[in-house]
Amino acid sequence: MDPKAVKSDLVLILDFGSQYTHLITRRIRSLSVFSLCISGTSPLSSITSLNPKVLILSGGPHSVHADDSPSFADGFVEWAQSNGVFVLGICYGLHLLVQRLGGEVRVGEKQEYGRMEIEVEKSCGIFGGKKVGDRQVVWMSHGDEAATLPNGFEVVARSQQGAVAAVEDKDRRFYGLQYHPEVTHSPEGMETLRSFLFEVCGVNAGWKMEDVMDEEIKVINNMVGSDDHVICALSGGVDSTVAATLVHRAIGDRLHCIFVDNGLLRYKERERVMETFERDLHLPVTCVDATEQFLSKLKGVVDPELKRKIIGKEFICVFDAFAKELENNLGKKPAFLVQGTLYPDVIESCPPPGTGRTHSHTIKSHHNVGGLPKDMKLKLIEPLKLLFKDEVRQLGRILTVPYSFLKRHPFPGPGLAVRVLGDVTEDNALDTLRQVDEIFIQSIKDAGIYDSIWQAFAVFLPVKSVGVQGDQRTHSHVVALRAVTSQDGMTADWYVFIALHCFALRDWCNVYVPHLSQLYTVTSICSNVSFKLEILGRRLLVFYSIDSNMYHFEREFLDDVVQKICNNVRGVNRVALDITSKPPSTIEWE
Ligand SMILES: Nc1ncnc2c1ncn2[C@@H]1O[C@H](COP(=O)(O)OP(=O)(O)OP(=O)(O)O)[C@@H](O)[C@H]1O
Repeated sequence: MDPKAVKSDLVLILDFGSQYTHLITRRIRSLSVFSLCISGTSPLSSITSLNPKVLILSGGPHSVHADDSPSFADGFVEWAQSNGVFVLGICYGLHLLVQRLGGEVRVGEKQEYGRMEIEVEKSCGIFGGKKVGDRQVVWMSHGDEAATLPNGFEVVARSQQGAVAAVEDKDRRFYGLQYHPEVTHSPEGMETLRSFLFEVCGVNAGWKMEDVMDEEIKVINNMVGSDDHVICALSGGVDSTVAATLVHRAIGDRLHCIFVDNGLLRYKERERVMETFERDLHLPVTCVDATEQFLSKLKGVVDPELKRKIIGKEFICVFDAFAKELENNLGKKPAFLVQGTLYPDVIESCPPPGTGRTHSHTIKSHHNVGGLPKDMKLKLIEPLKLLFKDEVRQLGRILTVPYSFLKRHPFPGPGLAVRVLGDVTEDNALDTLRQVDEIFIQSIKDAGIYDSIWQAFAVFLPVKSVGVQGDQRTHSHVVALRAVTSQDGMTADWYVFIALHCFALRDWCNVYVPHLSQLYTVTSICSNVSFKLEILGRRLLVFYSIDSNMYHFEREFLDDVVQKICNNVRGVNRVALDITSKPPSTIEWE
């Protein structure tokens, strides 16, 4: 999609590595305003070519005093001023703005982490109708602070500790917030963003999924010649299904989809997926049965990485053969390939400065199935590459993709191969797993809890245990059940860990909090468990977050599922429940 065709002003985020940057983009889009995010150190031409109305400089883990601290391109300030562009610096973004415009940033006497009260000192559009003296709770996370403001800047709010919390230079259209308005811990933060965008900047909203669809269809039609053919590999997952449905709307049956039965699909998955593609979506899909091809290559393989590589390679062979067959039938090579690349994939391939990851503009190519053959020479159509997952679901609803597809739990590209631990071809493992998985998932659906679970599945373990069934000794297989909750497989929920009572809160904070905040930094670098601190009344709360937590089933539900599995699935006499979070484990076992 061409960002310039969107019927909304653009708010461009310059990312300096804050863990909240994507959240700013999401929040702004939820106000029906189009927002994109690019690296904070992007050349000026990348910014000017997008013609944004507003620029937001994100926070980040750096200090402006460090030698290698990232900054925006030279000429940025002059360009923003001469083009009437509004600039808002958040946290590190504010420090950058202050420093580059001639003010002074120093290490704060009292560092501010967590909830903090701020007070309005001067009425300013950014706080809507708030009056001088009005207070609000916000979420702070900074060690440095703005000590001397550049000429023309005024303080509009201060924290309860006296630090600068919000600034403006109305004439030059520069604004800054020391706190994070984008996180829910700043309860009025969303209102502040809204006031800033609409009242201060006069932004024109118009980011609607219906328009995105129309615009995308236009772009595809302009891109694909009237006798060009396009191929798309469909997994039955949300992204490829929505992408294919959209392209089909644009070019009709010149789209050729392929769905591969690699022998690693779930119970009746091939039939169910094909039925939906054909009956509900009217998509032209070729189903290729490549079971033998995949399973023969997987025979005897137990190493999960090797399994993934083999599967990736076989997918490529199947896709390649499909393209050649189309060429023979059509008398013309397919020219394009549809991929369900999403915006987080694009952002991740352009990491923010200071993360240690190198910049790369490569977009994932069937990341879980191993990449497409280079000699296919297909041009990519990536109609979802500016959308987040929830926006793809929204688009899917407009395209009437069935709800069951849109809400489907994630399923890995290598399929059941990574849910059968060990050799997938031994002991009838795949069939056993399919039956167990079906009972588990169907029971979850019957209990009406499918949508409350991020991902649920069964795992086949390559061990046997002794049991007793019908007065007989058995020596049968063990299966494990796993169900996890998560926001999106990446973000985390916070859980209170310890609550320390402070006898003299002020002393406690002055003496201990700086040390603990260092602990926070170290811990978050060392593991996927993140810690944060919060002061509530006379207590210091230490929170921790984990990517995914186990779903807590009712006891009767589990009893029922275990009974159904052991009574109906031959060769299974023991069912284990995986209660580990991510981290320390991952969602899938392999
Ligand atoms: N059985 C399959 N047949 C054809 N293509 C497949 C199959 N499995 C995966 N793919 C292709 O590989 C891509 C990546 O697979 P993966 O399971 O990682 O999906 P994804 O990126 O989450 O997207 P989706 O939501 O479409 O599944 C899919 O989008 C699809 O194009």
